[in-house]
Amino acid sequence: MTSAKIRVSDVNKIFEVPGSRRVPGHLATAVEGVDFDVHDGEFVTMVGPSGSGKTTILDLVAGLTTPTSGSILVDGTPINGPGRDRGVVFQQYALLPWKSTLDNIVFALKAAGRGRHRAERRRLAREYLELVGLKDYANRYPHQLSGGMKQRVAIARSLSYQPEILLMDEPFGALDAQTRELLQSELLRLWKSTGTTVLFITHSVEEAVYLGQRVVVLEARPGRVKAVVDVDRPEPPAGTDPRSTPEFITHRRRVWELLHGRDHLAEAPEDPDAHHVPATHDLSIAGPTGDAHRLERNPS
Ligand SMILES: Nc1ncnc2c1ncn2[C@@H]1O[C@H](COP(=O)(O)OP(=O)(O)OP(=O)(O)O)[C@@H](O)[C@H]1O
Repeated sequence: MTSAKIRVSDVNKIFEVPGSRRVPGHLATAVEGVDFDVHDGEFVTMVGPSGSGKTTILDLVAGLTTPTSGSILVDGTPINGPGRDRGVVFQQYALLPWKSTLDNIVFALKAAGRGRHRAERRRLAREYLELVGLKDYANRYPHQLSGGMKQRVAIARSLSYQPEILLMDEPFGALDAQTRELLQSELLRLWKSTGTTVLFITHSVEEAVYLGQRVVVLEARPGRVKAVVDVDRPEPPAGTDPRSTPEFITHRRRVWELLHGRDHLAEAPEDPDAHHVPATHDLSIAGPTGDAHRLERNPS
């Protein structure tokens, strides 16, 4: 039986926006009445237009900020600030530039109280680097690594805390298409082998559907959960592109329609002209990186 590892219930977050001499300050509701669960060991992705509160929600679950009202429970207990049970991976890698790849991980292991002595921490750090395919880069410094490599180090560092939950805020957003696809499948492999519960934020519909077992779709102003889409897709035959299966295309289209406010077209087929989505439309959302789905601020 699955249980809620993370339970977000009726969460509101209102920020105070300070004024200036000319403009009075005001309150800004970032998210309103947000409800969703992430089950133990589940991989949940979250998409939404810019400003819909994705990062706010992730920060709340990480304990970096507190909700104005509502509750966030981890294993049934209200969270009380950040904790080692929750590792966070941001889009920017936040590695220590003066430490080698290996020492960045050693540093994290020490902070987590893992390893009895330096030699053991170095051995563990090498294991984590091997896990993310970087064992030959142990002595490089962050500025000597590509963006994808830096993000692998950041993921290895987060995993070295052995968190039960991994919170990822657009971790692959700055990477090129090929590296992004590679890291997506590596992340799935790591997730399957560690059993970690993952909440992953992205702008990309493609990425959300590829990675998530469920996709939480947000709407903006204020940010609310519009729908939660189950992504039940069979394993494709070996050698087949998992993004080209009919199931994948159906889920991607459903999430795209929800994001673009066309979900009512799919659900209200009375008007045949209104719900017709041309085939070219599907092709336009089929880019491998999902960049085509990136939503602009203030979409009209
Ligand atoms: N510290 C803050 N003070 C005031 N307003 C904030 C603050 N942080 C976020 N907001 C507002 O809350 C709303 C949600 O912001 P958030 O960054 O969570 O959205 P997002 O979906 O992650 O956006 P993006 O996709 O552009 O990163 C926005 O309107 C933003 O301006």
